[in-house]
Amino acid sequence: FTSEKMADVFSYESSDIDWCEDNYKHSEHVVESFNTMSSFVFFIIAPVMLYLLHPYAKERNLAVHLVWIMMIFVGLFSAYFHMTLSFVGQMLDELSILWVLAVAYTLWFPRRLFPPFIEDRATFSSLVLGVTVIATVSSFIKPTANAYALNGFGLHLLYVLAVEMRRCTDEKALRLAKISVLLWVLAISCWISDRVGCSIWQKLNFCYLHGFWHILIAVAVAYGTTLVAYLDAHYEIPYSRPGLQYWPCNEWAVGLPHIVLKGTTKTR
Ligand SMILES: CCCCCCCC/C=C\CCCCCCCC(=O)N[C@@H](CO)[C@H](O)/C=C/CCCCCCCCCCCCC
Ligand SMILES: [Ca+2]
Ligand SMILES: [Zn+2]
Repeated sequence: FTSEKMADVFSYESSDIDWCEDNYKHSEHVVESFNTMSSFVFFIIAPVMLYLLHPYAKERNLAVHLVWIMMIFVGLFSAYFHMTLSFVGQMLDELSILWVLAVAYTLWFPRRLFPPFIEDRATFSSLVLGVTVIATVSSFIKPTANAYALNGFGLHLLYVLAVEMRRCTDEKALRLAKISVLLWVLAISCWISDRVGCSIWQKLNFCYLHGFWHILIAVAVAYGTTLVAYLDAHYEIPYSRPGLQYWPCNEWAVGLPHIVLKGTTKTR
């Protein structure tokens, strides 16, 4: 009996969620092929970001790399989820996002905005860990609500960013923030539209919005992590004199943003 149940959660379409894209259009083994393929964008961006953030990570804390290493798993689980639409795929996809968010919070949440009863980052990290463990356990109670809860955490992140940017006068950082938020707005519009407007998209014969969300959110997170890392470098390692540049075209500020450290050594 239990082993039957075990097999169930792995089986194709055992998840309650089914995205707008037509199922089994190109293969009987892949439920949603465009959604599966577009999940691989995380594999392309993650190694580039690990490389671009390395000088900052080395100076600040190598744990920074956890974010983009875990994003590789987000991509992997996302591809598995859209390939099978299985319950296990859904949970792996959602829980991996939850844990990346948790790591991002512990690393980068601005000290200034810690709740009053918290004195240092270590205590703050335990608080985030506690909340994340509770969220992980609760995610099994009503799995259909998980994705919305995650977007709620995403909104809180945006709120924190807005509070941070209000006292920022650095033109380059402000520009980066505007582009990140714009990308996020585009991404979330695709996600919501795929969820609630599917009948319209089916009439238009265009059911690929969730796949576009994958691509847009991956780029938004690349911009967002660079911005947050840049602000964090100002507060936590000011002697490194952080600057922002774009690769491949710095003059026009086009491409992937990254941090350059103009003065690296602590002593001196
Ligand atoms: C202020 C920026 C700080 C940077 C830290 C960012 C940490 C982001 C962590 C994870 C985001 C990855 C989201 C990828 C999802 C791809 C998989 C997917 O499509 N899953 C869906 C099912 O297929 C699932 O329904 C998705 C649920 C929604 C997840 C919402 C995540 C919120 C992300 C917030 C990103 C902020 C970007 C900030 C730019 C200003
Ligand atoms: Ca579908
Ligand atoms: Zn997805």
